[in-house]
Amino acid sequence: MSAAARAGVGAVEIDSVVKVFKRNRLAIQALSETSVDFREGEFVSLIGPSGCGKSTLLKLIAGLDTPTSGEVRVGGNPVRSPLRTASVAFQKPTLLSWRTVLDNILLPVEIRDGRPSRADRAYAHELIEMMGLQDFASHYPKELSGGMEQRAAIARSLVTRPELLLMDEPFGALDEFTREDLNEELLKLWEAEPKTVVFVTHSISEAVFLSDRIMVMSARPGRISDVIEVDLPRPRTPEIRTSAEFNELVRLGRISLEAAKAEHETAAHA
Ligand SMILES: Nc1ncnc2c1ncn2[C@@H]1O[C@H](COP(=O)(O)OP(=O)(O)OP(=O)(O)O)[C@@H](O)[C@H]1O
Repeated sequence: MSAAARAGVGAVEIDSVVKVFKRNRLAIQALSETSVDFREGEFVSLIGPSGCGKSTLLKLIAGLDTPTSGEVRVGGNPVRSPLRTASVAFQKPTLLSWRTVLDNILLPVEIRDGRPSRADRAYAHELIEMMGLQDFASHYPKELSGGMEQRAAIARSLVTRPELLLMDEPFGALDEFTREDLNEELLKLWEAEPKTVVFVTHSISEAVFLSDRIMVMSARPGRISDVIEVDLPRPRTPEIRTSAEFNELVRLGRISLEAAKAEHETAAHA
């Protein structure tokens, strides 16, 4: 059996990874030695204080940067260049202003294959429908609200059916109601076609609502300081946010995040 088949194509292994950025003579250690595995098809959130290395970890997984030491493996294979099987969604939707919603969504397919097939176009329309953008497929980005732009960007990140979806605070710039709506839509899409998702957020309640596990990172140099298992039943509906179990997990997340920050403050004063 190949390494990929053993690990599952979307499984992520972070093996003793350290990341140090060097600028002029200054060295900034973003990640201290970090080892963690994400299972295939799992929804994992990363939370932690600002600057603790969440985006850095995401970029290392995507192959957009390389570790200073250690190794990242996806599907059992070492990541040495940008992963073709992964898709990355950022906080800014970065749609191309001169392309319609449909053509923006199809762009990754064009980059991959040159020309979208009939099946690709059908899938893009399906995603547009699932994202509630059916009346806007031929509109341009400037005609959309912020939430609609982000919906289009999520559809774009899914159109190639990636094994691994890496999301860096995709809903961070949206108001709370739009964010909650998009959380629900993202879960529906993930439940319809499960894939490994690594989701960076500053919102503990968003992490609880979405995730199977929440990785809490300590302040820079970051490492995984705590793992919270979210054993809430799926499919999750908006009502779950008012349950005692949900709110207990949010409370635990807060305590863990405070502990992660305090750990750094203690170290800084030692
Ligand atoms: N290309 C780079 N060159 C130099 N330093 C960098 C680079 N990228 C990140 N860093 C530094 O590494 C540390 C971790 O940054 P990173 O963006 O991963 O943190 P983060 O946890 O995602 O932060 P935030 O929550 O504020 O978005 C920071 O101190 C940052 O300044």
